[in-house]
Amino acid sequence: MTYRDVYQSSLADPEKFWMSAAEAIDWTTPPSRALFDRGDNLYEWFADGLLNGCYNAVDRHVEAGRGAQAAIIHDSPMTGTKTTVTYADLQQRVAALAGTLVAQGVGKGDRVIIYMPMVPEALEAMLACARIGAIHSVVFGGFAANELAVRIDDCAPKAILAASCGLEPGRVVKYKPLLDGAIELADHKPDVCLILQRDEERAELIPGRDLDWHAAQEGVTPADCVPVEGNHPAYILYTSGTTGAPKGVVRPTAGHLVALNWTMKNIYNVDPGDVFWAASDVGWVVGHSYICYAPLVHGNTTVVFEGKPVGTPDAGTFWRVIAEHNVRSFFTAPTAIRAVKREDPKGLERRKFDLSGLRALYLAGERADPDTIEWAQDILGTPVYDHWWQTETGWTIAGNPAGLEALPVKIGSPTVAMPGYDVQILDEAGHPMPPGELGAIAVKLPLPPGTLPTLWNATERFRKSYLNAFPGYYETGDAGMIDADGYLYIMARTDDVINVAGHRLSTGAMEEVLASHPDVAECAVVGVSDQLKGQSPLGLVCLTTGVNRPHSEITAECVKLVREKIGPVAAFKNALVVDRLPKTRSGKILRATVVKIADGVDFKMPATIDDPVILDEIKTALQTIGYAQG
Ligand SMILES: CCC(=O)SCCNC(=O)CCNC(=O)[C@H](O)C(C)(C)COP(=O)(O)OP(=O)(O)OC[C@H]1O[C@@H](n2cnc3c(N)ncnc32)[C@H](O)[C@@H]1OP(=O)(O)O
Repeated sequence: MTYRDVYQSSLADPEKFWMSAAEAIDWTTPPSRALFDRGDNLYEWFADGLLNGCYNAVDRHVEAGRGAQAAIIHDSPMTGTKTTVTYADLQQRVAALAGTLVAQGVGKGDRVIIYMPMVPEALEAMLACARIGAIHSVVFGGFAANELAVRIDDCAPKAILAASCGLEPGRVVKYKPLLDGAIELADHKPDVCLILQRDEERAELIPGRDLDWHAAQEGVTPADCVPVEGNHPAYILYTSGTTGAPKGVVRPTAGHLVALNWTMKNIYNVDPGDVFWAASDVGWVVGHSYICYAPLVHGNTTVVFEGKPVGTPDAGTFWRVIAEHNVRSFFTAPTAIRAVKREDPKGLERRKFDLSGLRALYLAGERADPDTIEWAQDILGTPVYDHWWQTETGWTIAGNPAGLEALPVKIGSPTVAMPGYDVQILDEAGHPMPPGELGAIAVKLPLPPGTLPTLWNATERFRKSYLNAFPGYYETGDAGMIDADGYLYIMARTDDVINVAGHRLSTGAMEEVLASHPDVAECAVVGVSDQLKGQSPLGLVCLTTGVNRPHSEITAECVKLVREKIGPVAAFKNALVVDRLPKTRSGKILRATVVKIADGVDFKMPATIDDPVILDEIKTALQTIGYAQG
C-alpha cells in the first residue's frame, strides 16, 4: 500500500484503521470499538479496553523470548560509563520498584513526579508507575525549584522519584536542594520521596519523608501489572502556554501505545530488535515517546544518552554512539546538529566511524533550517527527515513515512500529514485556504489516538487553548501552508511561545518573573533569531520612575532572577533597559515588530501603532547590545 492509500483509509474509516493497529498491542480485554465521542468536541480512544503499558513495553517481550535482548543501553560520556539492561533485567527492576511504590501506598490513579537525569532508572520509574496504574509526571532537570513547585501543586503527587543530581558539562546539578526547595514552596506535600543516590553527589535524606532508592526496595514484593482502562492517563506532561502557568497535557494509556507502536515501523523504519536512539531528555515529550515507550513497546533497544552533542568529549560523540551501538534510526533536534556542525564544519569526526548501519536521521523539536539538513545529508550520506509534532500530540503530525513509503524530501517541509491527522490551513474566519496560501494550521477533530483528550484538571482551559478558535478543529498554534503535493510548511507560531534549542518556552512566564523585579515597571520578552539555538529570549524592561541605579546592575539581576525562578533551560541571558515599549493604540505590545527590528529584517510599520518614534528608540537601544544590525 502507498502512503496515500494508508492515509486516505485512516480518514475514511478511522474505526477500521485504528482497530487494526490496536491488534499489535496486548490487551487484557480488547476494546469493543476505537473511537468514543464524548460530545461537545471531546473524544477518547479504546476507552473500554483493558491493558497495561508496562506489560506491553517489557513483560510481553520477555514472555516472547526476548529476555536476553538489550532493552536499554545507557551511554554516559558524563560519567564515562556504558551499561546494558536486558528486557529480563528491566522486568525484574521495574517490578521491584513498582512493588516499592505499592508498599509506600501508591496505587492506580495516584500521581508520581519523576525528577531525574538521563539514567536507566528514569525509564524504570516511568514504567513502574505504568505497571501499577499510577500516573507519572516527569519534570525536566533544567527547571528551577519554583517550576517544580508549580507542577507539584497542579498534579498533587503522592510520591516523588528523584536523583541526587544531574550532570552538566563542568558542573554537578544538585537536584535534592531543588526538590527540597520545591516541596517547601508547594502547598501540596508528597508522602514520600525516593532518592537515587549517584556517586557524584550523595544527598542528605530527610527522615520520615525521603527513602534511599535501593534500600527501600529490599524485601518488597515485586508488583504485577495492573490492567487499566484504555482512557486511563498514563502520564501528565507539562508544557508552556501563552500565560505563565504550564499546561498539563494528559496522555491516555491505550491510544498512546497503539499510535506509538504504529510509528516505529511506518515512520522510523525499525524492526523489533533494532537499536533506536532519540538524543533528547526524558523530561520532554520526545523522551516519553521515543526514549521510553515507543521503542520498548515495539521491542527495540533504546539508547539513553547522558551527554551533549559537543564537548562530551567532542563533536564526534553522536557518531561514536551510532557506530558503537549499531543505531538504525537516529532522532535529535536541529540545534544539536547545528552545534556539531559549528564545531566540526567539515564533518571530520564523522569520518572516524563506520555508520553503515544507520538508515536515516530524524529531526524535530524546532524548525530545521535548510543548511543544517543539507550538511547532515552530506556528511551522513543517509536521508534526513524533518518531522513536526507537539507535546500535545505525542507523535508525528506531519512526517515522512519512510518505513511505509519514503517520499521525496522537500527541504523546508516536514513532508505530509500522518494517518488520522486531517491537517488544514484556515483563514481567520476558519475557512479552509487553497494550496500555497498561508494560514493557521488546524487539525479537524477528532485527533487520532495518542493525542491529548484534555488538560489535567483543566477542561475549560483545554477548550480555550485548542478548540474555541476554530470550532470542530484543534488549533496547533502554528501558521503555515500546504503545497499542491500535500506537503506541509511550518512558518511561525501564532502565539507568544518561543522555541529555544528545541525547548518550548513561554515568554509570558519570563515576563512574569521580570515584572516581579522591584525596579521593573513594565517589560516584554521576545524570541530573537539565534544561529545556534534557533531563537533566544531577549527581555526589554522599563524602569520604575525614580530608579537611577546602573542599568547593567539591574539587567544582570533580571538574568539571575529568570535563571532562579524558571531555570537554566530558559537560556535567558539578555535584558535591555528601554524608556518605552512600542504599543498599539489599544495598548498591545508590538512584540513581532520588536523581533523584526532586533533581527535586522524589513518590517511594515504597524497601522495601529501608537507612536512610531518609539521604534527608532528601540532600534538604537538594541544596537547597543549587538542587535538590529540590518
Ligand atoms: C517534537 C516535540 C518536541 O518538540 S519535544 C522537545 C524536543 N526538544 C529536545 O529534544 C531538546 C533538544 N535540545 C537539546 O537536547 C539541548 O538543547 C542541546 C542541543 C543538547 C544543547 O544542550 P545545552 O548545551 O545544555 O544547551 P541548552 O540550551 O539545552 O541548556 C541551557 C542551560 O540549561 C542547562 N541544562 C540543560 N539541561 C539541563 C538539565 N537536564 N539539568 C540541569 N541543567 C540543564 C545547560 O547546562 C545550560 O546551562 P548554562 O546556561 O550553560 O549554564
